[in-house]
Amino acid sequence: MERLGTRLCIGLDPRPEWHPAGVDLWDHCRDVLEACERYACAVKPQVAFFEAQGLRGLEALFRVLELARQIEIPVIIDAKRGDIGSTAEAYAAAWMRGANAGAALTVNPYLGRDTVQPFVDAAKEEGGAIFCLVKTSNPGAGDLQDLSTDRGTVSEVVSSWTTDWNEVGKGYGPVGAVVGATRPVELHRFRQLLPRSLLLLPGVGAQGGKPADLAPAFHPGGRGAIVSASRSVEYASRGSDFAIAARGSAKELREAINTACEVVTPR
Ligand SMILES: O=c1ccn([C@@H]2O[C@H](COP(=O)(O)O)[C@@H](O)[C@H]2O)c(=O)[nH]1
Repeated sequence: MERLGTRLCIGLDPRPEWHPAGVDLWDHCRDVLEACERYACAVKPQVAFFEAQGLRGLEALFRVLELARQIEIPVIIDAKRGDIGSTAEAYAAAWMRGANAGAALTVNPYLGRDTVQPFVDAAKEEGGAIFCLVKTSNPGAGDLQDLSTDRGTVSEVVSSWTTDWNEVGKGYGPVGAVVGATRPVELHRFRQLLPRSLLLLPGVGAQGGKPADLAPAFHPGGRGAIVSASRSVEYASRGSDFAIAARGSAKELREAINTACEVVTPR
């Protein structure tokens, strides 16, 4: 974020049916990532879109991880894993330890606090991070996440776990939080509830979130939040100019986010 002056994360959600003829999953991801790398502080492949293509898709995902390593861009693996503890350990082994580890993994905490612990342990042991779903960007997020409990709403309870996992200390801890960019009025509250968490904000562009509304998610100096955009960058064009269009969209978004959090965009 500091080196490139950007808080933008490029999402890779490849849909081969939107590609120009002859451009496969890997070609598309590679060209988009290479075109946008200087405007992005992270890349977020959504595992579902790779899994949907079977072995070919998984191979493309592993190549994305390898390319990201080469060009030194941190990978947030968006797999939203969550299961009973022993299975969560296997998910953590798959995505946070060893050859296919990213810099961070998204985790679904809604099976309970114990099920997140293996991911927290892996993050602390491996020097990685997780982003725990706190308040998601989808229209029905409040069905469960806004329910009241004797300790606040469900999403506020998850926020308090997240803050506990980060413990007391300086700087950001290894447990970040996903808060939808589609919910600007709630950002200030979550920023306060999650003082040591990096916030990952998906939902800009295709889901209607606007960079100009995201200032409350940031700490002074434009710190503490990453804005993720997938379709609006990767498919800024569905024609053969897709990489150039993706670069243009990433550049514009970087600037709009920097303007919102009052940071000067490097030339
Ligand atoms: O609350 C959430 C959590 C994750 N996502 C993921 O982010 C991208 C959004 O894609 P766009 O094309 O920019 O809308 C996608 O991979 C989701 O699974 C989210 O949207 N909201």
